[in-house]
Order: sequence, then structure tokens, then C-alpha cells
Amino acid sequence: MLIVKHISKNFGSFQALDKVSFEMNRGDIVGLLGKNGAGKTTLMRILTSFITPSSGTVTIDGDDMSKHSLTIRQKIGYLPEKPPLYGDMTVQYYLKFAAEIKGVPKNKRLIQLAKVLEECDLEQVKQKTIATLSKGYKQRVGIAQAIIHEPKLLILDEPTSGLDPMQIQQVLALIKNQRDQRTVLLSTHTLTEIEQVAQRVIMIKSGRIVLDDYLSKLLRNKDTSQFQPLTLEQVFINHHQPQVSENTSQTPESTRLKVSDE
Ligand SMILES: Nc1ncnc2c1ncn2[C@@H]1O[C@H](COP(=O)(O)OP(=O)(O)OP(=O)(O)O)[C@@H](O)[C@H]1O
Repeated sequence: MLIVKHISKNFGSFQALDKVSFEMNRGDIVGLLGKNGAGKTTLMRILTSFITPSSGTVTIDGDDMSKHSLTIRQKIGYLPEKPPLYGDMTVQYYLKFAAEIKGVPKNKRLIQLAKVLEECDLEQVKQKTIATLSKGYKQRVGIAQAIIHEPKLLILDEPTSGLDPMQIQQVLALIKNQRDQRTVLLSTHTLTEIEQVAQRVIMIKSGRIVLDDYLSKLLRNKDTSQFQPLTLEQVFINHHQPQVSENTSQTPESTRLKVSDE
């Protein structure tokens, strides 16, 4: 469904992404992890064709992004870190407007509006102006605008950031429900959230993929003396700890450790 091949992105002399490659199949929910500045947003902005890569290709359903950018945009729904909401519009006015600019045919806009109002549980606030909503509702409006045109690929950049625990659970449930309808790529710093909704994790470090695997495999504890299963947090820390290796030139009285900068 989505094929990302050798994507690199340079900002001047700084390389934000370095030959990133992965594939996603229909119905996959994949968690994108990485420390601040690892390159997650840059990758998501390339996948949504907001910025172009310096090299490499993105193909969605067989269409090359560089050649069919307009067709591809219609197949993608995007919730950026800061959703593009207009505070003075009512929820339903804004969503009708979103449907129009995303190319939903006129005769289908009301049907799509009703669908996302129900799916995102926004019916009771549809007449309210967006500025008066709680952060949780605003985020659900952000997701509603991202799916109103029935995209095949949904990209969510830190969708639960700043929400309270109840609101987080509501947004996670909404994301989980997308599974039957579309492929989802989401980034978050809260690893337990990835454990709840995703089946697979892609970890980026300094612009490179350092891990791409299924959670069921990652969280299996290979050390059979440990009864506790691994957590994603442990996996994350293992990949971000400075590498410690025994120095071969150790003296008898002391064992020196060599810590690499990476
Ligand atoms: N337009 C730009 N010009 C120059 N450098 C940029 C630009 N956009 C991003 N960068 C740099 O690229 C690197 C990756 O940034 P990016 O926003 O993709 O990271 P991130 O993983 O999303 O981080 P966070 O978790 O903090 O959102 C950072 O060092 C950032 O400063």
C-alpha cells in the first residue's frame, strides 16, 4: 500500500533523514518512535507531500508521489502536531469546509459529515464554535477533518499530546477503530499508547531507521529467567543507550569501559 524507498532529506548541510525505507500494508497500524529531533515529523511531512525529499521515492497504491502528488494527497489524511483548526467556525461548518477543500463531491459531503460526527463522537458539539471546545474535542475535530475524505492512509503526528487520561483513551479508541478502513502511521512519545494500538513499531534515530518490527516479537523476553515481559520503554532505552563495550586493552587492576558517542 505504502512503499518508502531510500528517502533522504537535507536542510542545507544538515541531514534530517538518511535513506529511510519501509513498507506498510493495508490495515497496518504502525507506531513511529524516536527522540525529539529524530526526524519523525520530517518523514510525516514528506509522506503527506507537504515537503519533498532530497532523494528517494514514495509510492502509494502504485502511484509515485513525485508524479501524482494531487491524486496521492486525496488518499492521505493528516493530523499535524498542531491541527489546522479555525477557532471561530462551528464544528460542522469547519468539517463541511474541510470536505469541500479535500475534494469530497457536493452530493456526498453531508453523508461524510454525518459519518465523521458519529465516528469521532462529535454530534453533541457540532453547533459549538471550535475555540470553545476542550482540547480532547479539538483533537477529535482534527481527526475528523483528516478522515472526512475517506483516505487510505492516515498519518497522525502526536495525536494525544496534551490530553488528559480520559481524552487519551477516547482518541486511542478512535485510532484503533480506523484499522478496518485504513492504514495508520502515528507518532507519539508515550510508548504505552503504541503498545495499545499498534502492531508494529518503526524507530528512528538521527534520521535513520534503527528498528522495524512487530510488537509481538519485540516484547517477547528472550531471557527465560525473567518472568516479566519486556516493555516498549525498555526496548526504546536499549536502542538509545550509549553503547558500552569492554575495552580490550584492559589492565589487570581495572576494567576500562569504552563508551561510544553514538
Ligand atoms: N525546515 C527545517 N530547516 C532546518 N532544519 C529542520 C527543518 N525541519 C526540521 N529540521 C531539523 O531536522 C531534525 C528533525 O526534525 P523533526 O521535526 O523531523 O524531528 P521529530 O522527530 O519530529 O522531533 P519532535 O519529536 O521534537 O517533534 C531536527 O534536528 C530539526 O531541527
